[in-house]
Amino acid sequence: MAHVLSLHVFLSAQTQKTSYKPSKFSNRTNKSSTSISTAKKGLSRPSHKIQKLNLEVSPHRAVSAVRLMRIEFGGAFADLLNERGKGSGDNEMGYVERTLGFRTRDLDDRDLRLVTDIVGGTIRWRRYLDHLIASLFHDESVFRSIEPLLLQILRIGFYEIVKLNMPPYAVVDENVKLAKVALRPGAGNMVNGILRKLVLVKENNSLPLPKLEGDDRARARALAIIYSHPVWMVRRWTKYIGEENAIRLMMWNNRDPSFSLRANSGKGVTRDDLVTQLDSLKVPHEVSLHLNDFVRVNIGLQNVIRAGLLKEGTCSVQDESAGLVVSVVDPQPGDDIIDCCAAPGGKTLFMASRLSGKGKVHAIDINEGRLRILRETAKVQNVDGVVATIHADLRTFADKSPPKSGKVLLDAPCSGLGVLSKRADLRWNRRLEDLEELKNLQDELLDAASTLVSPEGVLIYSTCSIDPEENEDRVDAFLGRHPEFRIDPVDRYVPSDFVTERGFYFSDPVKHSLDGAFAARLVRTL
Ligand SMILES: C[S@@+](CC[C@H](N)C(=O)[O-])C[C@H]1O[C@@H](n2cnc3c(N)ncnc32)[C@H](O)[C@@H]1O
Repeated sequence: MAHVLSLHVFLSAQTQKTSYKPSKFSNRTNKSSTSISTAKKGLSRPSHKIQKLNLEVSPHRAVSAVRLMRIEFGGAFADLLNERGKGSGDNEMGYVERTLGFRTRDLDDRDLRLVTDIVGGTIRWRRYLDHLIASLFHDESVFRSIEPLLLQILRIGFYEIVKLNMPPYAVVDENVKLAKVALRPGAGNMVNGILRKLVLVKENNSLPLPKLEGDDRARARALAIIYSHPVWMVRRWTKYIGEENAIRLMMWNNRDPSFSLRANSGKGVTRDDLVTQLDSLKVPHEVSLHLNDFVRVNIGLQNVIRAGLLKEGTCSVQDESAGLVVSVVDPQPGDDIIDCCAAPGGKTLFMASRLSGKGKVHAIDINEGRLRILRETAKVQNVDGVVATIHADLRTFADKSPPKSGKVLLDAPCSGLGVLSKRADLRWNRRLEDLEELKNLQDELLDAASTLVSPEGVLIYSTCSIDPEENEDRVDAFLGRHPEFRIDPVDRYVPSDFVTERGFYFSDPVKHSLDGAFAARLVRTL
């Protein structure tokens, strides 16, 4: 099997990112900008480039505004962990310079934390903030025609005043300054007028929010503004879990996310070792109640990154909900496991670490770039000896005299509706139509994965979605097409709190304070 699996089927990798070209936002000069040269001996910047340094604009606001532009128009992800993991204060300032025409002073730790909070929060609360902004303009058509950068500056100001409760007049002054320098004096005047109006309505407790009344549609529209989600999501959740639970879910999605770390046993690191390191870095943590290798971290992740614990492979960032999917697979030393949609490798690498150097995880994915990341991480985590990657479309791969395995994991592409608290921008990028396409793909991939399962072997179907149409319904449709499979309840593999009535694994964001995830064990009987 190893021979067949090591054949690489090359297909063109999917590239979805659009490129973001900073546009000119009119007037780029101002009195407070100073020309400096950054070309010092030994610095990596190659050219003697003259840059404008603006010491008046607050760096975190300039960086936040530009990052928001990149996320909304440039295809950048609001994956704050990645952004910051690159330790990229310098990169960020490069974007600021190219977009706004000046640099600010460098970001310190406090600035970096503020950028994370402001960018994540402004994205999550976008619909709510836009409703407030539009309501405070006399004429809504003015709101509709606001230039993109000015809108980001207004959103930042509104978020700081309404959600972060920052001192309002300082917020007004700072954002006015940014609008004047980055755009033009008139833009600053407009920011001044609108933000001052907001301060007044907030002080009078009269923020213009919609009333929760009327028929289902009207209530969904109001909830979508109040809790800042797309209307279609509100309607869907209200249908499946009721209005009260839908509100709880939206409140969860709007919270700052927490992260879990997995001690890399592949490198001989135990959870106790990791806990000792976190203690010495003064990062508050709690050990996981569900998984032996995991530790939860709510704040201080930046310290972990800066100390190099991820880079050197001591630990990885992995949500416990994903770790529990691996528990459902139940990897044992000596197993030959096929991971059908493996990249970037979160589950592959955890499974590999469970093999204790014996056996193999065959990691298939259609995206070569993501597979490369998987290979590099496997080396860092010292599990590359038990991981083999295969670049292929699973459907084509499975068509050609497929190898068989006793454990096949299909962690399918899905809507990601279970991870909206971590992926702040995802709610705005998903459309209802995407679900239909994804469901078809999930069915095709399930059919393909099933051909890789040996008799008595098990197929584990998982998603990071909380939507029944991507979860239970896909399993039911599959069982309808494949009577040779039956459900194997997961109660032997995960704590009972995560086991549904039908024997599936389900982590509920609100109930378990984890990302949402689903997994089913399906045993081949013939
Ligand atoms: C949910 S992600 C997998 C996450 C991964 N299991 C982990 O834990 O890090 C889904 C993956 O499916 C891959 N994929 C999508 N369509 C595919 C196909 N037809 N064949 C193989 N892989 C595919 C995507 O490239 C993506 O990496």
